[in-house]
Amino acid sequence: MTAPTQHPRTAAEPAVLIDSVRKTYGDVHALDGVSLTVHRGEFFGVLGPNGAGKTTLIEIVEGLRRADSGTVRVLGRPPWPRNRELLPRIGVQTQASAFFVRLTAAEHVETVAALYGVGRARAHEALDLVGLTGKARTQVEKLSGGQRQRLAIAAALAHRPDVLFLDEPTAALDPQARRDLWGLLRDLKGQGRTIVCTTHHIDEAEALSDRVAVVKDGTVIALDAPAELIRALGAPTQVLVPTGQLPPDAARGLDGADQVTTEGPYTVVTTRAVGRVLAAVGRVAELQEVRTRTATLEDVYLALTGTEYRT
Ligand SMILES: Nc1ncnc2c1ncn2[C@@H]1O[C@H](COP(=O)(O)OP(=O)(O)OP(=O)(O)O)[C@@H](O)[C@H]1O
Repeated sequence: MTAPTQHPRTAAEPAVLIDSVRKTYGDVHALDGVSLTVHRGEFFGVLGPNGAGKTTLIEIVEGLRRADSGTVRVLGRPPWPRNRELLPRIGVQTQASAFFVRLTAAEHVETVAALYGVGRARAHEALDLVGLTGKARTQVEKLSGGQRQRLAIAAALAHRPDVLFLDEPTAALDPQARRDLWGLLRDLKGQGRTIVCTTHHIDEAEALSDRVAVVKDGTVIALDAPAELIRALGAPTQVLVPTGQLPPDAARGLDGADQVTTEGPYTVVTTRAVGRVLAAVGRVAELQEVRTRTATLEDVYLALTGTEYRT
């Protein structure tokens, strides 16, 4: 499949621009002044606890809901009221409930593609891209969960949109199927597509996103590259050494050790001076048996939201 068509008039426009967007449902402030920009070609992750406002935000951007106030532009155009010029340029991953389950995989994508005025050849190209050509003649209801997720992406892609919106694309997939789908999503980004992805899998957001926004109580509480968010957290590093080589009492005397605990067969040294600790550990232990553990985006997420993350 070829890269999305660049439209010269709007090539410099950000993919998505959201400025001071508010939305209430009765007394509930679902969005309380959200502003963010998604750049062209970016993989943008949207994280947040249940009820944070993610779906409301994405549906406003997709043109499915109207904001109470604020400005939204997608590829330079307002998505509301339903913008017919914009529709062919965005792709929305449908949920399983929107499948034509009695059709074959190929017929499903052909049907969705036809709604966009796109022919069979492109539908089959999209099936091929997601690795489902071998299942083209299989009825949708006989596909596995992972195959259905890929089918949903194929249906969203057949008309070659510039911007792709994904909602929990790897929900309920086994680890191998998730990794396979990550590969596909990286390929799509590599072709220049902009991808906006809500997910409850923080490892996924960390692995795939150029930047992530963390939404809580209707506001964006953090927005940056995962590595920057992790750096800003300033979390210590943990150095794990086999207890036989470094007993806890000896570890407490190490230069740079802030805290010492044990975890299974390991002595765990928590430090903000990892270089000094590793140098000291290297004098008493075999370094190839030593592991280090740094903060992840999940640590950042938990620190920011103060919630246990539930999938
Ligand atoms: N149609 C609606 N009518 C009334 N309240 C709504 C409606 N849709 C969402 N809400 C409320 O708005 C807030 C934000 O909901 P939203 O679905 O946008 O959150 P979310 O971050 O997508 O949550 P989840 O992760 O659970 O999908 C919640 O308090 C929710 O109960």
